[in-house]
Amino acid sequence: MTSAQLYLDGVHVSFDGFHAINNLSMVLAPGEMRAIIGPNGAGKTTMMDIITGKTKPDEGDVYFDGRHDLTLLDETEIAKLGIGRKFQKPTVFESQTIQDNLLLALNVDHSVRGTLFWRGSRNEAERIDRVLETIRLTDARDRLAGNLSHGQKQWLEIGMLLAQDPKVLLVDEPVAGMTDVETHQTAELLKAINRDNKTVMVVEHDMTFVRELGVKVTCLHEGTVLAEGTIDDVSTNERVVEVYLGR
Ligand SMILES: Nc1ncnc2c1ncn2[C@@H]1O[C@H](COP(=O)(O)OP(=O)(O)OP(=O)(O)O)[C@@H](O)[C@H]1O
Repeated sequence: MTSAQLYLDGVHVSFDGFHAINNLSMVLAPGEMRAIIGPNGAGKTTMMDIITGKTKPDEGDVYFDGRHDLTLLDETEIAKLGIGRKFQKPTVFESQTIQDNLLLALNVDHSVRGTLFWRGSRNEAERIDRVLETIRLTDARDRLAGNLSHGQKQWLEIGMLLAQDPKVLLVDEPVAGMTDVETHQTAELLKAINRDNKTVMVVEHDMTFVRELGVKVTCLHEGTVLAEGTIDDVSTNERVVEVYLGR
């Protein structure tokens, strides 16, 4: 546990008697990227809700960096520890430029108005330049976010997470609705972020994308781990084929 970045052990959550998470245990090492797959209702979103403090487990251990008991912290405290989450739908500020979206993300404690009139310190400007480069939107920095394609909005939102320099990124279905080219570019983007020493947990149904990530895969089913291993191990696992892939 002490060497794990994220450590879940024997976690249970029920909603009105329904066991959404059922003895779930999983360990992510620092700097690891993990893909999470599984049928609808498997508990993928609920697991992210537990890690980010939105949902509290009824039982079980959830630790970050081997020493922070996440079950005792609220969502803001967990975000401040360095766990960032990207939801499925992009929620960028459409009427602001890409650069200002990143500035806003960098200064979450400032008011929107205060941030827009403030041009940022050199350090912060450099960080924004780096993020723009990573998400490949440097040339579009002065464009309004509302004019970006769906894929670019998703990248901008990933950039908004990166601006806060998290240790862990939780990413929910990033390529839903993307073109094949955008899907490929998103795999490249997440790999680059992971190479930059960030731990990444990505939930995704698109198996071509998951294969392209080339990382360990965990398949959830009925709130627990059904299979874990390489994409080849997991995608040929009889139970995984039965409950998920073969449908
Ligand atoms: N707040 C809630 N109240 C009641 N039931 C809930 C609540 N949140 C989740 N559930 C139930 O828990 C189960 C797990 O849901 P969850 O959204 O975590 O699954 P998922 O794997 O993310 O599915 P999907 O792939 O459809 O996003 C589902 O049966 C869902 O209906």
